[in-house]
Amino acid sequence: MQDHKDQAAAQDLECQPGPSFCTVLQNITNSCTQHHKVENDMENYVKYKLVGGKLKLKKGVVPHRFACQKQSVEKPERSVVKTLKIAKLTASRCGLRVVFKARGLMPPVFTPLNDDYTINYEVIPAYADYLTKAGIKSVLVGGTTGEHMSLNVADRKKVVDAWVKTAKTTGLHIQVQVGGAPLADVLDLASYCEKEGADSLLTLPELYFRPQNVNELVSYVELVAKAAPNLPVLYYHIPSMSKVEINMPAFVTAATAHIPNFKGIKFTSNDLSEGAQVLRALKDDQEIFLGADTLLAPAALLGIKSSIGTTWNLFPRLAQDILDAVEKNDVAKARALQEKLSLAIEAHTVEGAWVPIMKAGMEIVSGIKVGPPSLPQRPIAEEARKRIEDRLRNLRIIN
Ligand SMILES: CC(=O)N[C@@H]([C@@H](O)[C@H](O)[C@H](O)CO)[C@@H](O)CC(=O)C(=O)O
Repeated sequence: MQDHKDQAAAQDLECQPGPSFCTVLQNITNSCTQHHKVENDMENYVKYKLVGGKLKLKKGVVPHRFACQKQSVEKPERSVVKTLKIAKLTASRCGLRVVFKARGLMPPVFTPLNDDYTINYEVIPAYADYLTKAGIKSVLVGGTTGEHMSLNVADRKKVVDAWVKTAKTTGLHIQVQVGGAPLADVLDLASYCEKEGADSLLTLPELYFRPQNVNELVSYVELVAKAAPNLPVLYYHIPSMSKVEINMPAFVTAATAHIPNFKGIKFTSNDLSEGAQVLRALKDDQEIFLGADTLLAPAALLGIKSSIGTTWNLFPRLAQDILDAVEKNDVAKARALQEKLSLAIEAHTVEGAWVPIMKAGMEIVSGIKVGPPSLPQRPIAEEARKRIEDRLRNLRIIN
């Protein structure tokens, strides 16, 4: 620190927020590249700029305050607690404290509706208990399965509230998908989720003025991430619906470099080769969630062990058994279980569109009343529901 003399105990450093300016040093002390000219500090220049690594303050300089900042009249308090608080505040401004721990199976929950298409909030606590008892630790609210693209913002917020409330007793990690609306609403939803206690966010891309390249997509996700800077934010790659077909390994690399709270992607694609490339591009604190239920076993063999799939609502234990078999290198078992799951899915898909058939299947398998799909989608006919039930019985999935 040659430009600034050691002044006093560490203060609330007033640096521009952002990872390019602030650096956490030795875990609890702070520096600022606006003030700290690393080129004038040969030891740090070699370690940080040339070799790569953490900046270390020179001996006797810790903690300190920069000369260009306001002087405090009172003698600064020199307590460890205060120093830690300052480090936390500064790190949070820099986005360095955002941690994302959700892993494994994350069912994208249905939005339960009454027969008149109003939202059936009363069912949500029992739904959360059902998933928790099946070993589920996290859920996605507002995804394709949750049909939030068909709901208004006020209803979306109320559904978020209901799920966040269940987390108080279940401990579920609540991830919320905030995309699929005009940007102003997406940003409003993102900051609402942060304020109301959601645990992480997922966002679709802009769906009308679609991004044409990696930079445009990064800049959209960055806007969402800035609206909820303390939450982990993931990108929802689902080209079959969004029609945004941008190379995901390139996007992940650029997003990681530009967005401090960017923590991974939901990868709804059958292209496991691209998925494996994404996995390689991610850092340890980021995750890829597969969104292709019939490929759970092969994806897990490639190292993609987390997944957001509609059918984890219906068959959470079967899906977990597949992941466990892969973990134990029991390939034959993983394959047999994947076959069973795929047949159970096909028992539905012959009867119509994804969400209507899966809502019917959810009621058959779990007894949770998720009701009809949101308009403009329509429920399947009673005879189709009966056929699904018969097929699941023949597969011995239900009694
Ligand atoms: C379009 C769609 O609903 N995709 C499903 C998958 O579960 C997919 O339907 C399934 O893998 C087809 O086998 C998930 O990706 C759902 C999902 O993540 C979501 O509801 O947001």
